[in-house]
Amino acid sequence: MTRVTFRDFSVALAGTPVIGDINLSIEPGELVGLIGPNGAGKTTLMRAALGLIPASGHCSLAGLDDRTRARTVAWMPQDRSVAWPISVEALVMLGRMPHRAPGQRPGRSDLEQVAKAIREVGLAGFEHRAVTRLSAGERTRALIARSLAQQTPMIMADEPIAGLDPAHQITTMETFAGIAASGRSVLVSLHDLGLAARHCTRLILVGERRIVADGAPAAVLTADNLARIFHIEAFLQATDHGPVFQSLRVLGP
Ligand SMILES: Nc1ncnc2c1ncn2[C@@H]1O[C@H](COP(=O)(O)OP(=O)(O)OP(=O)(O)O)[C@@H](O)[C@H]1O
Repeated sequence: MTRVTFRDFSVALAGTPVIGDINLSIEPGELVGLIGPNGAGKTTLMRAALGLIPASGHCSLAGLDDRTRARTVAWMPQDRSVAWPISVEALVMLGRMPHRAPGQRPGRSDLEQVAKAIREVGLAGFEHRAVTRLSAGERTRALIARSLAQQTPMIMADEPIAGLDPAHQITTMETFAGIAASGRSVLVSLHDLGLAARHCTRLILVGERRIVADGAPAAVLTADNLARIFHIEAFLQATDHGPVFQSLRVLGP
């Protein structure tokens, strides 16, 4: 299993510092929610962690060669566009590529993993449908399935539940929680603080070009952090049904 470490990690875009001073590790078994307002640097941090954009300092993923990285971490970017009208099954099968030699045909275990991932995202029956003929939410679920089929020690997903209906948001978070419970790790950026509080084992709050808070959801979603970083007042309470979060109002300057 894989522990991901960051040491003095900083990213600048077009010469402007976006996020810096990152010193943390993500451990096997964690479902980590990366939260913060629009433009806080969540996407930038994840892309830099994967070595897709330059950064200074150390991240244990960034130096891996492409094949090793693809066997270590499944990456689901925020951009959901798929250029070619390939089938759902073919798209999800792309997640199995890092596990086969170049030119090798998919084996039984590849087919099983693909079928399982398609079932997990509720797309059974859509296997032969062109991805370009799916709804936006269905396409998102097909891309989640590709990440699941990759069967990596870690999944990193940029707003994977954005645009999903409530049932599929919950099942996706439950799937990620199950992956974490099995000793793998998941890092997801998300704006739904209620689902973040409910399902994530840990939240990392970014703002002010740095990590503002890192810990258990209740310790991160404090009234002070919500006011300072998100400019909102919210209600958060532990209940018999788990934590319940509701944004209440925007705070003035
Ligand atoms: N190619 C680029 N060149 C310069 N600045 C950029 C570039 N891409 C993004 N930025 C800026 O970097 C900052 C961080 O952007 P990023 O996409 O990482 O934010 P985010 O937290 O993922 O936001 P969101 O919640 O809106 O997805 C923003 O201020 C954005 O305007």
